Amino acid sequence: MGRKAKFNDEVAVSGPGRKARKQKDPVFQKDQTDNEKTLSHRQKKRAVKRNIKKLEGKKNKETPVKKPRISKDEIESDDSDKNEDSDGSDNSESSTELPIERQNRQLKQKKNEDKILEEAETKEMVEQCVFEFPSEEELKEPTNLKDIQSRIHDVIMVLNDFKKLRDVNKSRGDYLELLTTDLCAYYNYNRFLMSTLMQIFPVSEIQEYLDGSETQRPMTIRVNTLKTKRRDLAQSLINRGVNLDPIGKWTKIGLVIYSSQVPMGATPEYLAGQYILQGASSFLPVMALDPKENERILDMAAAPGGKASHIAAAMKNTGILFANDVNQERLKAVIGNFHRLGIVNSVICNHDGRKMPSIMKGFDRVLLDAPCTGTGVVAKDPSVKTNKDEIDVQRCCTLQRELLLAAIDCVNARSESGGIIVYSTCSVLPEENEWVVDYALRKRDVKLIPTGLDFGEEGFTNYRHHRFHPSLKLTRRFYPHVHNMDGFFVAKFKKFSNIPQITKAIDDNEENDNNCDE
Ligand SMILES: C[S@@+](CC[C@H](N)C(=O)[O-])C[C@H]1O[C@@H](n2cnc3c(N)ncnc32)[C@H](O)[C@@H]1O
Repeated sequence: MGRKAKFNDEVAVSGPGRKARKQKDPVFQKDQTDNEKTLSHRQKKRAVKRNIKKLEGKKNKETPVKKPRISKDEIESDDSDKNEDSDGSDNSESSTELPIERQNRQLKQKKNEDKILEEAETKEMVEQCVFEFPSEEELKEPTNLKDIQSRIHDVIMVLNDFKKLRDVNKSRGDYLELLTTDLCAYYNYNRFLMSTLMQIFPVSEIQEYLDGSETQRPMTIRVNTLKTKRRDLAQSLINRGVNLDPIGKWTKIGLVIYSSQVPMGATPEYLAGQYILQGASSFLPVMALDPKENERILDMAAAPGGKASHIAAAMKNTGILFANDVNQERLKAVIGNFHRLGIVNSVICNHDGRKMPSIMKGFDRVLLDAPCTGTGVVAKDPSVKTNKDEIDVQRCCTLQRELLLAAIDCVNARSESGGIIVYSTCSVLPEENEWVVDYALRKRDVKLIPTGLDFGEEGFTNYRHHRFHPSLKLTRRFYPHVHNMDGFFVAKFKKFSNIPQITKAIDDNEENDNNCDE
C-alpha cells in the first residue's frame, strides 16, 4: 500500500552467549555510543545538556575564571583577546563575562540547541509518516477495506498539510481524485454523490460526516400534547421498562428511547395516541413554522403526517389544517395517524402541490417539507448512496422550486398573525436547499427571517462558484456528526405582497435559474 516501509537495519540482539559472557565488555568511546543509539526526545535533550555541561567543564578547567582586572593595560589586553576570537565561543569570553551574561549566553545556546533538536525530530517524524502516492500498477490492484481506510487517513493527512507532505510530482487534484475513489469504495457511494459531498464538507470533516451518516440515530418520540403531558407519558413508559430521557433542552415534547422491553410502536400509550415515533430533525420545521391557534394552515406535502400532526397539536385542534399530498397511497397513513392522535381540525386532501394556488389560497402559514433526494438520511435508507445521480438532483431541484413558489402563492401576505412559509428538506445538498431558496427570493416578494431554532449551522451564501443572497445565513443546516440527528435543512420566509412579482424575475440574475447542477 501507500505507506513507505521503514525497515530497521538493526537485527534484534539476543542475550550474550556463554563465551561472550566471559569476555570483557568492549570499550567504546562514550560519544560514539551515544551517537549510534536511537534516543528518545528526552534522552536526546539530556544528552545535549550533558554535552553542554561537559563543554563548560572543559572550558572551566582549561581557562580558570580570572578575577576582574582593574588596570588599564589589562583591560586593553582583554579587548585584543576579544577581537581575535570574534566567534564568541572562546574561553577568554567566559573569563570576562559577568555571571548574568554567562547565564544569558547559556540560555541562548540551550534554546538554539533545543530548536535544532526539535527541527531534526519533526523532520524525522515527517519522513517516517510520508505517504507514498501509489503507482499506476498499485492503483489497479484490488485492495482490502482496511488498506483503503488507512490510505484515506494518509491522504487526508497529506491534504491537510499539503506543502509539507505532498509528493512534488502529484497535484492536489491527484490526491483528491484518489481520496474520492477510496471514500466511494469504503463507504459505498457513487462518485457523483461523493464528489458533491466533498464540495460541501472540507477534507478535514468529510470522514466525520460520512461516519455520522452511517450511524443509526437514536429512537425518538414526540409526545402528543392533545392527549397527555411529557412527564405523565414518561412515567407510564418507565413503568413498562422503557429507558428514556428528554431529547434536549430545545424541545419540551420529545423523548429519546435508549432501550425498551416492549415494541415502542405497540404499547397501550402508542395505541391510545399519546405519542408518535418521530426523528428529532422532524420537530424542527414545525418549530420554525410556529403555528398559532385558530389559524388557517397548509401542509403542502404531508404524508405520512408526522409534521402535520405536530402542527395540529400546536394549533390545539383549533383553526383549520389542510394536510395535502400528491400520493394517495401515502395519504392513508395520514388518515390512520390523525385518527389515532385525535386530530379533529384537519382536512386531508390529494392535489399536486404545484396546483394548490389555483385551488385554494389565503393561508396564514404554509409548510413545504419538500420531496428530496434524502441525502441526509442515508442511515435509514442506504440505497440513496448509490441510487441518486445528477438527474435525480436536477429533477428534485426543479420540482422543489415549483412547489416553493406555489407554497408562497398560497400564503396571504396580509395575514394578521402569519404570512409565513417554511421550506425544509432531509437533504444536505445545496442544490435542493440554498439554491431553491435563493431562486424563490428572486421570484417572489418574500424575505428570509430567523427560523427561531437556536442551534444548527448557518446556510451557505457561497457554494462552488455560486453566490447566494446574504440572508441565506438565516437558514439552518443540521448534520448527523454535529447534531446527532438526520441531515436536514430549514428556511423560514415572510411574505410581503400578494401581487405577483412579474418584473422581479426579469430583473434579477437569471444565471442561477438554469440547471441546478451546472
Ligand atoms: C418528505 S415527504 C413529506 C413528509 C411529511 N411532511 C411528514 O412529516 O410526514 C415528501 C412528500 O412529498 C410528496 N410529494 C411529492 N411530490 C408532490 C407534489 N407535487 N405535490 C404534493 N406533494 C408531493 C410525497 O408524496 C411525499 O409524501
